[in-house]
Amino acid sequence: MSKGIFVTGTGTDVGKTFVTALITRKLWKHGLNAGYYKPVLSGAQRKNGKLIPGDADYVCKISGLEKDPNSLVSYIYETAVSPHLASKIEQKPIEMQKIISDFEKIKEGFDYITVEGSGGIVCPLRIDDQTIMLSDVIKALSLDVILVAPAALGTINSTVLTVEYAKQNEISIKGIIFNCYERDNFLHKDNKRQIAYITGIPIIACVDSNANDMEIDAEILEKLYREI
Ligand SMILES: Nc1ncnc2c1ncn2[C@@H]1O[C@H](COP(=O)(O)OP(=O)(O)OP(=O)(O)O)[C@@H](O)[C@H]1O
Ligand SMILES: C[C@H](N)[C@H](N)CCCCCC(=O)O
Ligand SMILES: [Mg+2]
Repeated sequence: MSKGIFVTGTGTDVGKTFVTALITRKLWKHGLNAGYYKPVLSGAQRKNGKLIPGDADYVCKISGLEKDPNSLVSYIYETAVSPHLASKIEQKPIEMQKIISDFEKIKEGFDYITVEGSGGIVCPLRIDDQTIMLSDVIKALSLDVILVAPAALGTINSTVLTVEYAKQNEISIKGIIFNCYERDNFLHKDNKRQIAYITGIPIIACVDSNANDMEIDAEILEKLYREI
């Protein structure tokens, strides 16, 4: 049976793709046949008339995953707005059943799969009589979560709110990864300490700006994929 983890963030552009690529590569180095899946991607660039699934493309390049990036994304929209709005504008509604069946199919080919959300945990995929929030997807795919948070000022509020929302929705966050972490920055160091204290969730890694590797304890990494 394949296992996986859902990578969410405190919001959009916080480095989910950047960090997921490093995690996926780490897992490969650890001897796992690791894959990637992104249910919904909005804000895709168009090249020669075709939409490019940028996040999947990036993860494949960095991790060495040899797959057609298009096969790793269920819904791609050009409009760079929330998926609920992009899907409305482009008249391609998001169906939970398609996400579930694509995920089941894709994960069959891997030992372990990293799944990247869009935006943060409350990102809406559709708002109507069949409303889907990103948290519903996490639950439907039965995945535990890694939360990517910026190390910078403002992160205490957004990280704690995300953790509280996850708790309320019975979603288990296995660890927090701090992105763009400056090791000598007193504020970043304090944010790390206080967030771990307030939430009770471990900060499992800190990723430097422009990092091409992620320091993560082998024991933590193993625990992550063994426990799931
Ligand atoms: N540690 C880092 N060092 C340098 N650049 C970074 C780092 N993390 C993220 N970035 C850059 O910041 C931008 C946003 O990051 P990224 O695309 O990973 O965000 P995201 O959370 O995946 O966004 P989305 O919600 O659109 O999926 C990208 O240009 C990315 O290359
Ligand atoms: C276009 C962007 N880069 C992301 N793909 C989508 C972000 C959705 C955010 C929704 C919200 O929280 O307001
Ligand atoms: Mg991304």
